[in-house]
Amino acid sequence: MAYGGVILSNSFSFYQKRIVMSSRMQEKNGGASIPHVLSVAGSDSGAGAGIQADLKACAARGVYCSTVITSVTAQNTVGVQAVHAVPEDFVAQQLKSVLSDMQVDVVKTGMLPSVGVVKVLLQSLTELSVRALVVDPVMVSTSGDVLAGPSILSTFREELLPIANIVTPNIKEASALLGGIRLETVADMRNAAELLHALGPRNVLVKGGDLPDSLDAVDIFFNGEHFYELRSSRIKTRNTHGTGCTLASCIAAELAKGSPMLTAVRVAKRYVETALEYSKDILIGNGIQGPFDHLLRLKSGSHSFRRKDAFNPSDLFLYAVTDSGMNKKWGRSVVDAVAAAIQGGATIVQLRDKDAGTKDFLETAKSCLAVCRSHGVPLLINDRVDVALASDADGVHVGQSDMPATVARTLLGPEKIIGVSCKTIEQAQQAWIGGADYIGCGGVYSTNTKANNPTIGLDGLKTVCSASKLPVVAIGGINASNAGTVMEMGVPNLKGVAVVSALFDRENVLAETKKLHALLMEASSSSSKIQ
Ligand SMILES: Nc1ncnc2c1ncn2[C@@H]1O[C@H](COP(=O)(O)OP(=O)(O)O)[C@@H](O)[C@H]1O
Ligand SMILES: Cc1ncc(COP(=O)(O)O)c(N)n1
Ligand SMILES: [Mg+2]
Repeated sequence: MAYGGVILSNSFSFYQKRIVMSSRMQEKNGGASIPHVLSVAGSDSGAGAGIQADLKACAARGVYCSTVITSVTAQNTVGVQAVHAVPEDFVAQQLKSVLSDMQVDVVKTGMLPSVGVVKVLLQSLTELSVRALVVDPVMVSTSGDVLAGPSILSTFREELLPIANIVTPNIKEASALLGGIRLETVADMRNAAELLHALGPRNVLVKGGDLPDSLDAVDIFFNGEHFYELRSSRIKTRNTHGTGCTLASCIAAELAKGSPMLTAVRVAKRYVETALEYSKDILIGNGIQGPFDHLLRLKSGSHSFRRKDAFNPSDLFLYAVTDSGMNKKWGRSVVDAVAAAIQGGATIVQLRDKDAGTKDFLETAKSCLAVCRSHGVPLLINDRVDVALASDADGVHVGQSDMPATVARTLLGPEKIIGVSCKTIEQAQQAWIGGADYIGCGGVYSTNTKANNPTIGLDGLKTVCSASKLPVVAIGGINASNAGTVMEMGVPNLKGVAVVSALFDRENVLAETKKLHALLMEASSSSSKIQ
């Protein structure tokens, strides 16, 4: 058969296709090829299912995924609020753009909202050479919303299933494809798999995620000769939105890598089980069916976000540094003061207590951390790396006579934030080499909070900022009367101001923080206009 003909027919074997393709790739560009799945499916705004799940599943399996979007759904963990079908000729346009340029190994279909879209896809498939076609006959979301109506059933049965290498209906979809037969037991699933196979797909997987009264998650695989009852433990979780899309994409990804069909299905099922187990306690959205974590990274309770996500330099904008003496003087706890500062707009908090015993300091750190975490504001500990570690705070701020940044980095690991006080270009350079995330530069103005601390003034600040490879927060005697001047300079790398007395040596922390925040907003917008 000539390359480029109708190659999804049974006459052209899986392995023959592979050989033709790899030689063509070498002819074309001589470079390394990467397994490639094309997903033709609907978009899910909540990103649990559909195209978004397909992209994540392929990424997790190490396979490239291009996407042709058939429909845009307004969807979340509660359900599907609206569906907007992409015009058929635009689906055709997307197919043309991808297929005229890229070598696709496996096509995976999800939501195909109309007969017209199925026909457009069929037309492309006849002109295309791919290793396999994986059909996930998406019809009704788990929330019960219709994604493709019964009008597509006959086109599915008569035209799409006969050219599929595998079709992966859930129980409801298998029933619909078979004219509404009852499907309540594993025996019913076997029967359905056999009947569906008779429609032409080379392999059938009837998924039992929604099988009532089943302790295991049982799927039936049938290849025309043998039945396989694929079982995994049923994970107790609400986060099963998108399991079907993910399973089909993972099968497609494994096929694209060259796996035989049964292996691909087994790997995919194991992957879904692992991802559900990992994600069982994750909380995203308020509905009954949440998404899960394809990349196994978001586990709740663990704060080990990747380092590049841990620190955002814009968090330095309004940096509140506590002082226990001042808060005591005004008759409030440090935790209450921190809560008020955050409410007023503080974007990062540093807990600074030069006198407290270790036990008390740790307790305060833990209480402040709870407040900060609930508002998504990072908490740093002044000087005390041990307290930062013990409380699991977000990082430390160290001075020139404290632990060097490089030692703190070794102790705290790559995830935590480290700030260093610097007055000179050399110190700023050293902080950068030592693995710090930002520098605090000052004292800009003289202050009562630090005795014998020479000031560097606005010129000194400018000099260090211009040479620094790290973001800078200005510190020292900054208050409502001079913060505007500091920020309006618009010097490079200066991200914000750190304040102690201007917030905490005042009666009303909330009002003072609000005032300063408003002032900084105004100053930074006018400095960006000047630049
Ligand atoms: N709670 C669960 N624990 C383990 N596997 C599950 C669970 N729910 C679904 N699965 C598996 O996820 C895959 C998708 O199944 P299913 O939910 O039936 O499809 P769909 O999402 O299309 O309705 C199947 O392999 C199924 O066995
Ligand atoms: C765009 C789109 N495609 C597919 C599904 C099915 O996923 P599920 O059965 O997990 O709701 C969905 N809800 N949305
Ligand atoms: Mg499901």
